[in-house]
Amino acid sequence: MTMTKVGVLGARGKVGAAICEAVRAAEDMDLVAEVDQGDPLQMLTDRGAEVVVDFTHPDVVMSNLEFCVSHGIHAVVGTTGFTEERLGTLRGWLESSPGTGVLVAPNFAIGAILMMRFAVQAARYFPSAEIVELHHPNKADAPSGTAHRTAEMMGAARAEAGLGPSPDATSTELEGARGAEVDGIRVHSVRVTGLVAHQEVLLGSQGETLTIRHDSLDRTSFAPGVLLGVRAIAGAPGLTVGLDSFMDL
Ligand SMILES: NC(=O)C1=CN([C@@H]2O[C@H](COP(=O)(O)OP(=O)(O)OC[C@H]3O[C@@H](n4cnc5c(N)ncnc54)[C@H](OP(=O)(O)O)[C@@H]3O)[C@@H](O)[C@H]2O)C=CC1
Ligand SMILES: O=C(O)C1=N[C@H](C(=O)O)C[C@H](O)C1
Repeated sequence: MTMTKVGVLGARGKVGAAICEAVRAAEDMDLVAEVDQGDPLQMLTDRGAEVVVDFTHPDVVMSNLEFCVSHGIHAVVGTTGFTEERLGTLRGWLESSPGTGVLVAPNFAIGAILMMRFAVQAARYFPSAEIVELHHPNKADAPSGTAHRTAEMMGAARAEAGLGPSPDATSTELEGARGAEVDGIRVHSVRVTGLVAHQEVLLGSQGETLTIRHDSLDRTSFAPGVLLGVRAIAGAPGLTVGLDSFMDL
């Protein structure tokens, strides 16, 4: 069996630790480098990492990826904060490193990917649509990368179907009471101790509502998707956004 040499960035973090455990348990992978804050990225090249998994912080992920791509190391990225501008920069780096693949996915939980897919399928049929994402209070960003991406994809589906803005007669409000707007969809971010990662997509039409909810109850929920990405990325040069590209949906 061919063994893939894997390095994990953010190895001592909440998700990184779960990924290290999953890579250690995978029969076809060797965990060669566990890198965290303060460790040199050189550990990845010194130890021959072929694929790097990044669960660090939006402020550092781009410099990590610049290092990986410039050294021809494939990357599977869970860290959030990817704007179109960042994706463009990444595409530019990848053009100078043909054969190298990077997967950026806002959520690696299989159920979350399906939740997003179902939400996009449903979006065209409901005049009202809002998203509530609920997370642990140590989360660095709001809204979550998952909610942001869901809203973008639902907004595109609504526009394609010719739907206008969600009906909303609110005229006076406290700032923030109606959440943030992403591509016409209101997104509400909740931070509560005890939660892990959860999202509800609420859709409404005359006389009916549809609620699509996903719950990550444990960070091991991200591991199977990450391992799938690690196995697929060497065969997918360039930039891939979303794990669904590697799933038979
Ligand atoms: N796509 C997905 O499925 C998921 C994505 N995420 C995202 O992953 C990211 C990490 O989440 P989480 O594990 O909860 O966060 P944590 O803060 O628990 O973990 C991040 C880890 O990265 C370390 N770190 C910071 N800077 C560097 C660096 N330059 N090099 C290496 N390590 C570094 C941190 O160290 P220190 O604490 O000392 O700063 C910490 O140990 C977030 O962006 C989150 O939104 C989370 C869950 C699922
Ligand atoms: O920070 C987290 O915890 C999570 N981050 C990702 C996001 O922002 O969407 C994925 C998941 O929601 C957990």
